[in-house]
Amino acid sequence: MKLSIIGSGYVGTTIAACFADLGHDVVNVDIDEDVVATLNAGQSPIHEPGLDELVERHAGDRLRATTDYDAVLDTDATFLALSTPSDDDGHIDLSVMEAATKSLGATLAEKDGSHLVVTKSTVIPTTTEEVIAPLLEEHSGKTEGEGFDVGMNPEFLREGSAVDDFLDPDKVVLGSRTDRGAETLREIFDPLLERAPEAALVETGIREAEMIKYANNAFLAAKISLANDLANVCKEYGVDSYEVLDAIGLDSRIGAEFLAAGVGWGGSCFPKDVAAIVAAARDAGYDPAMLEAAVEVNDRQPVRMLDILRERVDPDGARVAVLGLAFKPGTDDVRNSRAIPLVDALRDAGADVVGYDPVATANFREKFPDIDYADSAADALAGADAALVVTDWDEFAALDDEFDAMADPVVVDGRRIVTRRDGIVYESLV
Ligand SMILES: NC(=O)C1=CN([C@@H]2O[C@H](COP(=O)(O)OP(=O)(O)OC[C@H]3O[C@@H](n4cnc5c(N)ncnc54)[C@H](O)[C@@H]3O)[C@@H](O)[C@H]2O)C=CC1
Ligand SMILES: O=C(O)[C@H]1O[C@H](OP(=O)(O)OP(=O)(O)OC[C@H]2O[C@@H](n3ccc(=O)[nH]c3=O)[C@H](O)[C@@H]2O)[C@H](O)[C@@H](O)[C@@H]1O
Repeated sequence: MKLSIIGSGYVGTTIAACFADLGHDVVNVDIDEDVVATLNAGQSPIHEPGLDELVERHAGDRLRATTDYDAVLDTDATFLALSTPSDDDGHIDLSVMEAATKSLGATLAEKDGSHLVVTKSTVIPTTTEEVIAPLLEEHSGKTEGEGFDVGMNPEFLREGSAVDDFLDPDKVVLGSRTDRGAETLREIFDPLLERAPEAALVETGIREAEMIKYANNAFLAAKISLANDLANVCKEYGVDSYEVLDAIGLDSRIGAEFLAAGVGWGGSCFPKDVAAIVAAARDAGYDPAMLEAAVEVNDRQPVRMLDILRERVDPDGARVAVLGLAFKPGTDDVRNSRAIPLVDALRDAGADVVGYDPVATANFREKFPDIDYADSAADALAGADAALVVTDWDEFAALDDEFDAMADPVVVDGRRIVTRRDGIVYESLV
């Protein structure tokens, strides 16, 4: 089939390259000329394992990019893969989605025959039906269900394993409200379901599809917060939280994944999506107590980490190494990284901070241009009065002699990865 993808960021680029690999003809439409030029040169504008190979393989053939919305006219369906950030009070900010939807609507005015518009972005239930469809109607002059259909297909890929997650999903969720929309969606996803026969197919309504995405992220974030809450209790009683969490994970009703306790969840999605669904629930008159608690526990973990540090070292005037600046290993993304509240609090307390990350230093420097940065964990540790381990990069698990160069070998481990040994004062957050 012929597909157009509006937005070529993490999600748009990944799904475009993967759809091309599945045999579809794909065009990416993005307002960023650099992104478009990079894709057309056969390179991925974002760093994801396996994505460069797919883009290189299909660019100029089944995959191309343009800034011109008219490219949509020659396609059967369009995916909206645009950012949906939080505004200041946690609500979803739809301004980027709305701008792109207006451009798409104006373009579809020229389209002969029907078209399917699929929301790929994470949006609050009712957005596709009550914001996107009306905007498309207004700007195309067509009627939903006649001139075009709308659908919703949430995305569950993770940064760092985006291609594998998309091509080998646990489930594919297709939301629609017309038979024609449902059929076109199935046709688009048939090659994926053939390649990944284990994947469950969930065909549902549009607002259910929208909510499944939030429920998925909120559940995972809350699962980590519950693990952290339990781990904090374990610590009070001198109980090894990892032994406890590993054991409960063996119960198939609980499951072993997303039980890694520590300094908490960050990234571009969990914080914004939990905030958005909490804000939407409150707007509707419901207080989602469990989700609010999940956020509270998450916000507390960095504070607890500093409290543990303070029991050993006064941060005022101390040189503190922060190991790990990315929100998780395998990425240079620092959005909502747990290192951000930690570095803020350390600086407020008068500490002299030195940060190190294998790949995320440049992005972190944009937020904190005034702290020191080291080129290696060893350099960060040399002469430091304390070290905080914030991201679970493998290389931090291998640290050993490097701790001997610290002025005061106090290590507060926020991810339970440092190997305890004689000669260091080891404190685990959980
Ligand atoms: N990043 C992730 O791992 C995941 C993200 N999501 C959701 O997918 C959506 C997209 O997220 P990302 O790909 O991370 O966003 P992103 O910010 O990486 O990419 C958005 C792209 O849209 C382009 N754009 C902005 N305005 C435009 C317009 N008017 N017309 C055409 N292009 C325009 C930008 O230049 C940018 O390349 C969000 O709703 C997010 O919550 C869902 C699952 C995973
Ligand atoms: O909506 C999204 O954008 C995506 O959000 C997450 O993916 P991502 O943010 O890339 O990363 P995760 O691997 O889920 O990690 C999120 C955060 O949780 C933390 N985490 C994860 C697992 C765990 O056991 N403990 C824990 O603290 C990580 O360190 C990280 O800060 C979801 O896992 C994806 O399914 C979803 O599509």
